[in-house]
Amino acid sequence: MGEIIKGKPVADAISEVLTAEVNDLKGKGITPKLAIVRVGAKGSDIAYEKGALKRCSSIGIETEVKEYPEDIAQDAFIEELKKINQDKTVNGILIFRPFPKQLDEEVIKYVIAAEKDVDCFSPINVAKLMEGDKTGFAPCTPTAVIEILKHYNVNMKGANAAVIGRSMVVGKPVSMLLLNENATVTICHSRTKNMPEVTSKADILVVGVGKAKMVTADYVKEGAVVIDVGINVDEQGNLCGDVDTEACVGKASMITPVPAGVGSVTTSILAKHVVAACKMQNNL
Ligand SMILES: NC(=O)C1=CN([C@@H]2O[C@H](COP(=O)(O)OP(=O)(O)OC[C@H]3O[C@@H](n4cnc5c(N)ncnc54)[C@H](OP(=O)(O)O)[C@@H]3O)[C@@H](O)[C@H]2O)C=CC1
Ligand SMILES: Nc1nc(=O)c2c([nH]1)NC[C@@H]1CN(c3ccc(C(=O)N[C@@H](CCC(=O)O)C(=O)O)cc3)C=[N+]21
Repeated sequence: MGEIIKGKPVADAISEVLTAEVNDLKGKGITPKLAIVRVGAKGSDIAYEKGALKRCSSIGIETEVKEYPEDIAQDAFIEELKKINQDKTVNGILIFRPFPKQLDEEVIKYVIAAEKDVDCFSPINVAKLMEGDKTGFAPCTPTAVIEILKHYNVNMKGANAAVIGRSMVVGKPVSMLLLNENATVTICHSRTKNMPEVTSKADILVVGVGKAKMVTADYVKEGAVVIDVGINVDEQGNLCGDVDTEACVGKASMITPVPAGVGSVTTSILAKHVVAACKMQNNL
């Protein structure tokens, strides 16, 4: 029987270090601050926002939510974003995506200041991720996956890793981070043939597809480590992942649950990035 590996111990360990760091900064008269930029009021944005606000406040990071109407014009939105870029009290900016259709992500991603871009929206940070340049910010959720693997002492070097999903939020960046850790990475997506055959060769399986309980035991190698990034709502209205946890826990050696898995670590990585941005901006 595999072990259910929870996110909370990982999140708590990160938070403890950050709380001490923020106290130090406050002693120097510096308080890190995160600005959250939300257009409209989508349920999944609000869920992330609530978790982020709670996490930041417990660590001592200041927050400000910038909420804009669902129908804000692109020019007006860009003006607002430029103001936040210039606001010296703000160290980190998180912008919820995807946007409503009148806002063009391909234009706006060039506006956010790279040094405040704590969730890898700017092409500068995307490039740094590709290059393995650690001065940039990788996106929070993929970074949370790596932190969980490290926390539970999972060997990535030389391991066969399979990732299901290739979005810029989860699949592609987590694949790059696994590669940076010297794993041999296979990326699966909607056109992949015989997916269970591919994924059942992996020592580490990371799943971010957005399809409730899609991954069943036949996708999983005996003894593999399974990281479930999905956040879905099932027929009963409960949160569930992209992996059928009950069906896979017998075959995996370790498996993350949903809720209380990757999602709970994401917010502490966000906080970590805000503190790092604050230190860099203060030349510390
Ligand atoms: N824990 C957290 O903090 C976070 C969790 N999430 C969750 O992660 C999941 C993925 O999110 P995101 O990446 O944004 O989703 P997207 O919808 O942007 O991407 C889904 C990816 O999965 C692939 N895919 C879809 N269906 C299949 C299928 N049947 N077989 C194989 N591949 C498939 C798609 O392939 P193709 O490219 O070919 O279309 C695509 O690459 C969601 O459940 C989301 O809620 C997201 C962000 C944060
Ligand atoms: N730029 C950007 N980056 C994102 O990562 C991003 C985004 N935009 N837009 C919205 C989606 C959705 N998303 C969620 C994250 C956590 C919970 C969540 O429920 N978190 C709980 C824990 C859930 C659990 O325990 O697994 C919490 O933080 O307390 C929900 C949704 C991130 N997203």
